Order: sequence, then structure tokens, then C-alpha cells
Amino acid sequence: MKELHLISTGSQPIETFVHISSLVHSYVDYIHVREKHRAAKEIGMIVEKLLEASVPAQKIVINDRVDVAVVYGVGGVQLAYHSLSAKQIKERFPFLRVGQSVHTFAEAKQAENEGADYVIFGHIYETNCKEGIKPRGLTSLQELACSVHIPVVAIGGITPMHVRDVLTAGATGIAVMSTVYYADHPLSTVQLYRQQMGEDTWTF
Ligand SMILES: Cc1nc(C(=O)O)sc1CCOP(=O)(O)O
Repeated sequence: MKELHLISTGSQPIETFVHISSLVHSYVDYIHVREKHRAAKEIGMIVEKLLEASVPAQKIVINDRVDVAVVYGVGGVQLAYHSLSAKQIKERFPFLRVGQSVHTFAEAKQAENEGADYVIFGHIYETNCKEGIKPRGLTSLQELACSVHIPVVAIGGITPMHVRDVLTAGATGIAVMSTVYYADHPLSTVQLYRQQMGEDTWTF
């Protein structure tokens, strides 16, 4: 099964993020709370709202803040270069699914060696989120996916029309932000991603 991850924008009202997440969660595998400017307490409140909106705890991934993930009993954490290491977290909290965000082959190898469950690699295409930084493209994705043994989730500018190319390049899943959270019709957008992933028979 190919994974579909959604990432919060960090700039939307929380109510909008929770509302859209509640509409689409049946069709996605993971919803990342990536709210870098917010304190742990606020991130915890967002998790509470997601849970109240029936988003399953196992689908919730907290960016960076392992403390919040453990306290709220959610499914996973997504680590950045400035986060605690995958090794430290896996040793203490083996029940957490640990993703590492990477931008180079060396970072991906290190994540694998440290016991990360998967990496998110990007950005593949141009995206407003990484303005002015050259996209890494499909060839780098292909090289990286061939070189590590853990799943590689692709991120950055991925529209439904890109999905097949990205999966053909070796990604085991995709992560998207603006195309869903800024969509006029988030539910049909997510369904379109699923179709492109060859999973139009997705059951929920
Ligand atoms: C959060 C994030 N990380 C990236 C990376 O390359 O590490 S790209 C990205 C943003 C992805 O947003 P969109 O789907 O709107 O392009």
C-alpha cells in the first residue's frame, strides 16, 4: 500500500486545518502536525481537536516534538535535522513510528542507520514552501530510493498529475501540503491523489 501523508501548512487557522483533516482522514495514512512556531501546549491542543474530530491517533504524526507525541499517544514523529535523533527516540519509545526529513543521500543513509522507519525526501518539484531553492527532481529521488532499504516518501510540489512519475521513480508514498489544505475541494483532491496512486478502490 502506497502511503499518502498530509502536512499542516503552519500558517492556516487551526480550525481550518482540523476541519479539512476531519473531511479527508479516511483517505489518508498520516496527518502531520507541523506547526513550528507553536509551543508544545498549543500543539497538544491541536492534537486534542483532531482526536475530537475522529482523526485516529495512529494517523497523527507530530513534527519534531517527541514529548507531545508521547504524551498524547499518537502514531509517530517526523524529525528534522535539528530534532533529537531517530536512535535516541527508538531506544526510548520503540512504539513510535519515526520519520526523518532528509535532503541528501548521506542524510538518508544516516537516518537508516539510526533506525528511522522511513525518510521524507524533497523537494522534488518547485514549491512555494522552498522558494528560491532548486528542486532535487526525479533522478535524485530514483538514486536515493535505490540506495536505502527503508521507505522513501517524496515531498515538494507534488500534484496529482505527478504521482505516477514519483512512484515510478521508487517512492513508497507521497507527502503533500498546499494542494490539499489550500484546495477549494480538499476531499475530491485527496480522492484524486488516491486514484493516481492506483487505489481508487481504497476502502475506509
Ligand atoms: C514541508 C516540506 N518539506 C519539504 C522538503 O523538501 O523537505 S517540501 C515541503 C512542503 C511541501 O508542500 P507542498 O506539497 O505544498 O509543495
